[in-house]
Amino acid sequence: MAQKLTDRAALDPLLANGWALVDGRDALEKTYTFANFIDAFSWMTRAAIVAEKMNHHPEWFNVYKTVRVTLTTHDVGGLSDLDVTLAQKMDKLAG
Ligand SMILES: C[C@H](O)[C@H](O)[C@H]1CNC2=NC(N)=NC(=O)C2=N1
Repeated sequence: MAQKLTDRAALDPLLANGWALVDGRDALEKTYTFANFIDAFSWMTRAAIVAEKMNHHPEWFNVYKTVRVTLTTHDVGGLSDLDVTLAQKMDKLAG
């Protein structure tokens, strides 16, 4: 079971790398922009496999070459260490 994030400093590197806290909700958001739809969907496929392995799933919205991702942990009603880990892995996959 995930634990609510108590060490909020763990968010700082993400906030410096395009992630932002969502207004009115304990969640992180980032919009990735790729070169084209194939690159965006390829990244989503790779991110989906990572998410499934973690049993931790993003909320996301794709339009053409952009993907807007929202991360939060529904089981704890807010951010957990799993969101930080998934955000890091998504950034790494995006290169
Ligand atoms: C039953 C299952 O393990 C849970 O519903 C998992 C699945 N994926 C999840 N993903 C996210 N983002 N938050 C959760 O709380 C969550 N819980």
